[in-house]
Amino acid sequence: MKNDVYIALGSNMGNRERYLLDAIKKINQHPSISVVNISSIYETDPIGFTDQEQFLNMVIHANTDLTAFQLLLSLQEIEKLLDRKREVKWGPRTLDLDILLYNHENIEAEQLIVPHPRMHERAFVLIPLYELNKDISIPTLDKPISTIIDQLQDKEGVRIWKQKNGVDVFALLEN
Ligand SMILES: Nc1ncnc2c1ncn2[C@@H]1O[C@H](COP(=O)(O)OP(=O)(O)OP(=O)(O)O)[C@@H](O)[C@H]1O
Ligand SMILES: Nc1nc2c(c(=O)[nH]1)N=C(CO)CN2
Repeated sequence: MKNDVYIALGSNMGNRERYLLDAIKKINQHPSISVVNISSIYETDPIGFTDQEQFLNMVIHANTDLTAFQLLLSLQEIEKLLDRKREVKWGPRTLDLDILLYNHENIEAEQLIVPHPRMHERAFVLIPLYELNKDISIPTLDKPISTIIDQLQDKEGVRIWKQKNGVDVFALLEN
């Protein structure tokens, strides 16, 4: 599968870990998407709309034969299957799936912007992304990811919650 993508996952309603793991399973079951690696799971203070429960956040690395737009539609289907309703902007959700990076492409369409336009200001995205790839370059940014993370105010709000065991990427997905 020829395209290299990073996807951010977040949940702050119901069984948060179950939603994240079910989402990864469903992503990997798609015939045109293959999950390559997953980060640890982090518990994070809510950003934006702050009067809501803590989030669990993580990032996955995948390969796909889908275009970025097809990938967005597939991820939205999975959000729907996992109880996602669109209500309050930046409010509570069972599952949020965002495309962070699609190869090194810059995409600016009405329904899809890649790199994700708010990723560079979100420690809950950059810290798990850095865990997966310390040398990753973000097309719209001229600084190394480590420098951007160092400068973020909200990084204390991101705490490791379940460390990835490092051996088997899919061990977390077995139950
Ligand atoms: N890179 C991207 N990944 C996912 N959705 C995107 C992206 N760029 C634009 N969108 C659009 O954003 C719309 C709103 O998404 P959503 O409701 O998940 O926003 P949000 O999660 O509340 O906010 P945020 O985008 O700040 O995380 C989607 O319908 C989608 O068309
Ligand atoms: N900590 C945290 N805060 C958020 C998150 C999220 O995933 N984690 N998602 C939001 C809407 O996309 C708004 N605020």
